[in-house]
Amino acid sequence: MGERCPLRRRPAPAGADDHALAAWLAETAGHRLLQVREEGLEGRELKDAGDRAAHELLMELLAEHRPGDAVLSEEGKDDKVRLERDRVWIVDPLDGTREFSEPPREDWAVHVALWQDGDLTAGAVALPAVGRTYSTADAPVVPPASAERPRIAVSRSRPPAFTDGLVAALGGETVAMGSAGFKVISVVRDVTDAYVHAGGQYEWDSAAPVAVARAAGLFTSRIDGSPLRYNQDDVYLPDLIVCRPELSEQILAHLAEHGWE
Ligand SMILES: Nc1ncnc2c1ncn2[C@@H]1O[C@H](COP(=O)(O)O)[C@@H](OP(=O)(O)O)[C@H]1O
Ligand SMILES: [Mg+2]
Repeated sequence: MGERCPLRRRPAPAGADDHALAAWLAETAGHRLLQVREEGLEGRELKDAGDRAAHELLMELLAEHRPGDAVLSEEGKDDKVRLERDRVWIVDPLDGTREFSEPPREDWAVHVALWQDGDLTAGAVALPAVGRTYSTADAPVVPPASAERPRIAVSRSRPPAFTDGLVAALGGETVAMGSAGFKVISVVRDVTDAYVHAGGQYEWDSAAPVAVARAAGLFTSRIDGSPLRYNQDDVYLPDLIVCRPELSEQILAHLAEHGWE
């Protein structure tokens, strides 16, 4: 399962493989974000300080530990050299920026994923305010569902309109929260059973969470059932489904019939 965040920043694990490095990077940036949250800033200033501090730290650490690799970050310029590389780190230094700026909310995350030769191969999602990091270094085990009715995680600030119909069809309930990573990990943690999103998102919002979800044995796809593809020229990746495998058929069938616009 996830690792407890230590109180003090831990040094890079010696000779770390990509999985362990992803976990350490996400945890380390999360530690930095907890410090930024203590600096007395509010609102826009806090959001900007968090985005910037986590991005700069991740860029510095990736340049130190994986100097030959390309990086795609939400907060950086998109260097298209990544399209010619076989190793690309896809990072969202602070996912759920809005919730980060509303302490003591816990629903924000740091995402670090590695794309290699066509697909995601490693990933980590740190939930700094919860004190846990979930990663492919130590694939999480999803507990059996603790609820009888499926719980569907949706965006707190922009829940897609189609989710009411989907939830009614499943006989379930919606659970609103911030951050794409926090919502994906809510499925891993058995806080919810599915996360369904459409209407807008980018590769960095889902890459690391999807890598962890796949390692945990969850179902992941685009909302039309097609595969999620990363390190594309256009990094807009507007929709996804992450769910317990036993729910995927019903969710996809409902959406195919009723649409998601
Ligand atoms: N319609 C949309 N268009 C673009 N990005 C979206 C979006 N809906 C959600 N996102 C992004 O997905 C992440 C989770 O959103 P939400 O909390 O609403 O579920 C946020 O990332 P950031 O916080 O990294 O910007 C948010 O910007
Ligand atoms: Mg994001």
